[in-house]
Amino acid sequence: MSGKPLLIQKAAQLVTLKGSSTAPLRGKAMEDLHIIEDGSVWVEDGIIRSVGTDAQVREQVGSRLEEAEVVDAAGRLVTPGLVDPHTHLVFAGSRENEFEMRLQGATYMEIMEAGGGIHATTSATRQADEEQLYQESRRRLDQFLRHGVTTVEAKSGYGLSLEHELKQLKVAQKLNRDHPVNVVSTFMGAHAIPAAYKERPDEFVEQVIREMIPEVARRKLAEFNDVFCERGVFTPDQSRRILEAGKEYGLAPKIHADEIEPYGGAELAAQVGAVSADHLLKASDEGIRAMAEAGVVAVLLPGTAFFLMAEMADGRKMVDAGVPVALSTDCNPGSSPTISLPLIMNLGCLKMGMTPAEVLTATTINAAHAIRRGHEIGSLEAGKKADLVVFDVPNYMGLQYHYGSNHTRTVIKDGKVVYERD
Ligand SMILES: N=CN[C@@H](CCC(=O)O)C(=O)O
Ligand SMILES: [Zn+2]
Repeated sequence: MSGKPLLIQKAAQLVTLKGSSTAPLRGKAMEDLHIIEDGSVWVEDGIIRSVGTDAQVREQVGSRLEEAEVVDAAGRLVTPGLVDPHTHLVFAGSRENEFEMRLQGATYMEIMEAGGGIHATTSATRQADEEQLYQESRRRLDQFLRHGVTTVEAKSGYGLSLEHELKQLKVAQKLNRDHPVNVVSTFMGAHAIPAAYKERPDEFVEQVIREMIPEVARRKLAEFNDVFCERGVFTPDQSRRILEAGKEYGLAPKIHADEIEPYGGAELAAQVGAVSADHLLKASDEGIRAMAEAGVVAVLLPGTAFFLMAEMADGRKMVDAGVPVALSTDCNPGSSPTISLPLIMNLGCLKMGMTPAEVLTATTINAAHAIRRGHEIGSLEAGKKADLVVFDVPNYMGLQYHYGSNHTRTVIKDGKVVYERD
């Protein structure tokens, strides 16, 4: 890549999160944003070359400034591009009807057990061809970008057969190639037991292990392997087998854990060395301790608890227990139909007791570590990808204080301005 260098200048606050590339931040360190006031970033070939005060960076680049494109942050907040580490981006259709049913008293699991929920989206996704899936998902990705997100993780799991899981993963791969937002793929064939296997779930587990995982790995269509470990879906024992099988094929484990009831998911995450355990509304104290010890990132999804009208995961407790915490939309058509990571941050503060600094760490560097990208994104340091956002607020607290708004003004991806609000 070549082209003009880029200078982002005059940030009232430049949130660098310096020094966090090798491991996610925990405890008190989650509040240390390493802010530079009156900050600038110098970018060449899509990579950050220099970070400092306006005066420092200008002095370093000298006359090269004349050839540069300039983004004037003019007294605004500049942060690393936001990272969403848990989405179900690629799916067809929507489930407004279930939302109405839940408001009338039906539960998420009742709807799923009656053939709706994940099964409904699986039918719609199986019926959709690649082009339709691509277009529907691309529109969502555009929205992510407009909210300051420069990387998303995307799970399969609405195919539930080799053919349709591959279709979803191919769409995610194509989006990653075509769209400015990077898409990191996770295989989630174990998202639900398909209706046809209801009475013989172990046969489906074998299919995931023997057919799907090897083929997904052979085609290099995913980096992670995820399981919905929950009563009525996959047991801890089945989940362990699936995650261990993935490891043999180079797919790093992730897990949907302890969402509806305590089920040993957090403990299992620690035992299998999962990169992240996600949801955790009902995680046990023992499980939280085990995750802290094993360094498993807790990916918390306050939008899901909000939308399911459930009690939030205890983000405050997890941060204080030394678990590295990340936040995510969980964007999906059933339990969290939102693309707004800024809203998720608001909920992290207002409903999980996290501070404005912690939620920013949780959606940048810790989110990057939750998808094994901490070495290249999530903080503003020389050598990292130039993924940045200019927000229309003067300081990091403003993002949470003026809640419910999208403050994104300019998004820079790989050193290029890819979105600018009119
Ligand atoms: N809990 C399991 N999977 C998704 C929801 C999927 C759906 O309802 O379509 C989640 O993470 O919330
Ligand atoms: Zn999910």
